[in-house]
Parts: sequence; C-alpha cells; structure tokens
Amino acid sequence: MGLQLAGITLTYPDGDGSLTALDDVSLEAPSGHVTAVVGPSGSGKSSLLAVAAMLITPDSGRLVIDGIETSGLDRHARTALRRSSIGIVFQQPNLLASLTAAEQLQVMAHLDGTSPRAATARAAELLDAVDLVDKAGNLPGQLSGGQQQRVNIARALMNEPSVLLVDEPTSALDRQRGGAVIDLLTAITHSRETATVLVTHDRSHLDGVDAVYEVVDGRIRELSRARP
Ligand SMILES: Nc1ncnc2c1ncn2[C@@H]1O[C@H](COP(=O)(O)OP(=O)(O)OP(=O)(O)O)[C@@H](O)[C@H]1O
Repeated sequence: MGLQLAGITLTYPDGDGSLTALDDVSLEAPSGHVTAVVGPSGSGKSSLLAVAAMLITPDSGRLVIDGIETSGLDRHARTALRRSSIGIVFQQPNLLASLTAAEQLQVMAHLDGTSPRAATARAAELLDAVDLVDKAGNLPGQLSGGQQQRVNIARALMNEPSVLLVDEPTSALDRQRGGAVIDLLTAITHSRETATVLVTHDRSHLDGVDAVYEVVDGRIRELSRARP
C-alpha cells in the first residue's frame, strides 16, 4: 500500500519545444513512512507532487495509489480516488478568514456529506492530534503561523487519507517552528499509518524521516532510507 511512482516522465510546453520537468522518476512511499523529497528551486519537486495528487497526467510512467494503478482511471474515478485517499498540505495554509480553527475542518467534512455530528467529533479529535484543542474557537488572525500550519495539516487529515502530500510546510516558519511541524508530521504519519511525501528545499529537521530522495533537474535519486 502507499504510493508508488515508476518511470514518470513529465514535459511542459516551452516555446517551440518542451521542458522535461520529471525525467524517468521512480519513488516508493510506503504507508507509515515519511518520504522526504529535497532539491533546489525549479528541480521538479512541485511537479512530482502534482503528478502524485493526480492533478497533472504525466507523459509516461505509472502512478499507483493504495495498489490502484491510476492510468486506466477516467476523470471521475480519479477525482473519487483523490477525495478518498489523498490529503494535501499546501505551502500556505490558505485558511478562510471568517472560520474558526474547528470550522475550517468541519467544512471539509460537510463538503463530503459527513453528518455534522461526526464532522464535529472528527475535527475535535484532529485538533487534539495537532495540539490545538484550546485554539478551536480562534479565527486564523488569532493563530500564529505555526498554529495555522497545524490547522492546515489537521484539515488535510479530515478525509482519513492513506496518502498525505505535503508541499514546503516550513517555508513561512522560523527554524524552531519549522522543526516542530516536521516532528508533528512524522508523529502523525507513524500513528495514522499515512504514506507521507514531504517536499522541501530545507534539509534541516530531516533526521526523523524514513527516507530522503533528491531531485536535481528532474532526475531523482534515493539518498537514504531507514531500516524497516
Ligand atoms: N505549468 C508549467 N509550464 C511550464 N513549465 C513549468 C510549469 N510548471 C513548472 N514548470 C517548470 O518545470 C520545472 C520544475 O518546476 P517545479 O515547480 O516542479 O520545481 P520545484 O522544484 O517545485 O521548484 P520550487 O522549489 O522553486 O517550487 C521548472 O523549470 C519550471 O520552470
């Protein structure tokens, strides 16, 4: 289970030609592990996440999510798989200014048709998991940057995803708060058995992750992997 990319190549149109953003990229992100992807700006990290989230279809290669080969799926089935299996944590929390921390989470469940009672219970459980129970009634403007990012992470977990895709979660945070967010992601990954792909250009705080890949000019290599 988890997420596998195999031989993914992705090109973008570029003037009269094309730009190869991902060049034969393979990556294994097992359940219960944080798989970090590091690399310089423009190397292809966001493109890799967009392919993993089925937001972009690659030119070639295989994407397997929870054992399901995605290339044969139509648009409807992809959307359904994304909703059921994938949580995405974007770089900026993008919280809605008029909603409390708890409501940011509840609204996600509401969109999925979950009952209000179940949504309230799940939101409370997840705010507890990210250590924000006492801030449940705060609006985004009443939360620090690190707290907003923790709400963002909790919100991505509302659909109980098996795959968690995280894009540069520490970029707006200072070193200490950035480290705390990575530690939280690692703890959540291990306790909830998500297959977490953590994209970052920041190589600090990666001691606790389970594997590290590096992308340079669209090509990937595995730098380290903890023993199972
Ligand atoms: N929609 C697009 N159309 C054309 N080229 C693109 C597009 N998106 C990205 N690129 C190019 O693809 C390459 C990889 O970009 P990508 O955003 O994946 O890199 P990145 O590693 O995430 O960079 P950063 O760390 O700066 O966010 C870059 O050369 C970029 O200019």
